[in-house]
Amino acid sequence: MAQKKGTGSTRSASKLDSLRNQIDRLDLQLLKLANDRAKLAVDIGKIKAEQGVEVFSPAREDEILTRMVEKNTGPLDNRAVRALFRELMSASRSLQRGLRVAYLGPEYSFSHLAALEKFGSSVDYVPVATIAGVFEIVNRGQADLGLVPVENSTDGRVADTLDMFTRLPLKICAEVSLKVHHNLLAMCSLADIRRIYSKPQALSQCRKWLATNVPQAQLKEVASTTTAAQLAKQEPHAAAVASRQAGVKYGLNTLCEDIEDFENNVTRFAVVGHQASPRTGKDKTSIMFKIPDQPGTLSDVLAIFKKNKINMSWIESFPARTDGKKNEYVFFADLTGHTNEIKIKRTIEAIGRKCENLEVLGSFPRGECFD
Ligand SMILES: O=C(O)C(=O)C[C@]1(C(=O)O)C=C[C@@H](O)C=C1
Repeated sequence: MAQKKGTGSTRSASKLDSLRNQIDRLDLQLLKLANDRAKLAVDIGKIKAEQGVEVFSPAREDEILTRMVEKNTGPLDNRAVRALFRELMSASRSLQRGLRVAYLGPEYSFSHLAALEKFGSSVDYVPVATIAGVFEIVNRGQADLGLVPVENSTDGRVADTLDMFTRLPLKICAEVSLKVHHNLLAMCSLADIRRIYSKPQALSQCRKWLATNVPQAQLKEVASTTTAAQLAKQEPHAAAVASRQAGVKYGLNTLCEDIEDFENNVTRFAVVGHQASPRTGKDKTSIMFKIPDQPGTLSDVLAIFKKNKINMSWIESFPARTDGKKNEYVFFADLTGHTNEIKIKRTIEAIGRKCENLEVLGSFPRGECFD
C-alpha cells in the first residue's frame, strides 16, 4: 500500500510540539522554584543584615556548587551545572545587596572573565586600569571586593599583586583559576600581519608560537589585551593576542586559536577585601612573612612546616621595601588548611616566632580551575 504523503513529517511535528509543551511546563516549574529559592535568599539577607554578616559567602557557594556537581547525573555536564547554580546564587546575592566587584580591566580582560566565573552576571563590575588601583578602590570601600591575578603557570608570580599586599591591609577570601587561552585576532590574513599587540604577559606566554608562525611581525606591548584588540581593529596590518571574547566584542577574525606555548596555561586570581571565609574542609591559607637577614632562618621556617606535616602549595619571595641598602625579602606561602584548625594555628604561631613579622592574608576554599 502506498504511504500517505506527509504522514512522517506530521508525526515528527506533533512529537516536536509535545516535547516543547513538556519543556514549557518544566520551565514554569523551574521559574517557580528559582523564585522560591530567591525568597529564601532574601530572608537570609535580612538575617545577615541584622547580624552584620557579609552578603558574599564563598564557603557556602563552594559547598553548594560542589554538592550539585557531585549529584549531577547528566546529560548536563558539570560546567553547565556550575554555570546554572552560579547564576542562581549571583541573582540571589543581588537581592540581598548589590555587590560591587573591582577587577583588573578593561572589560574582556582575563581578570574580567575570571570575575564572571566567580561571581556570575548579577554583580556591579568595576574595571580598574591597574592592580594597585583595584586594591586602593577596595581599601577605600568604593568596591566590596576586588579580583587580581596572583600567579601564572608559565610566567610565575604577579609582582604588582604581591607588592600591594605589603602596602594595604586587604585579605584574601576566595580564589579562582582560569585556563588562559590566547588567540590571534586580526582583520587581515596571517601573511599580511606586520605588528602584533598584546600585554607583556600574553606575548610572553605565546612567544614560541609567534616566532614560528608570524616571524615577520613586530611585537608591541600595550596595557591590556583589550587595548590590543581595539588597535588591531583600527590598523590594517595589525593583529592582537587576546581572548576569544575580546575578538567577538571588537568584531575581529580569529585567525588561530589557543596559541599559548604551554597547553596548561593557568592563571590563579585572588578575591581580596575585608572579609574572612569560614572553614569548608578543603581550604588554603595564605601567609606573608619577613625573616631576619641571618643564615638559616628560611630553613628554620621550612622545618616548622615539615615538623607539623603542613603541605605548602606555593612559596614566592619578593624584595622588601627597606632603606634600599639591605637585601631583604618578604615571603608569600600558601598552606593546605584553615587558620581555625589547631594544627595550622600552631604552625603559624611557631613560624611567627622566627619572623620579623608575619601576616595571615586569609583562609579560603581552594579554588576551581575553569577552562
Ligand atoms: O547561604 C547564604 O549565605 C546565602 O546568602 C544564600 C546564597 C545562595 O543563593 O544560595 C547567596 C549568596 C551567598 O554568597 C551564598 C549563598
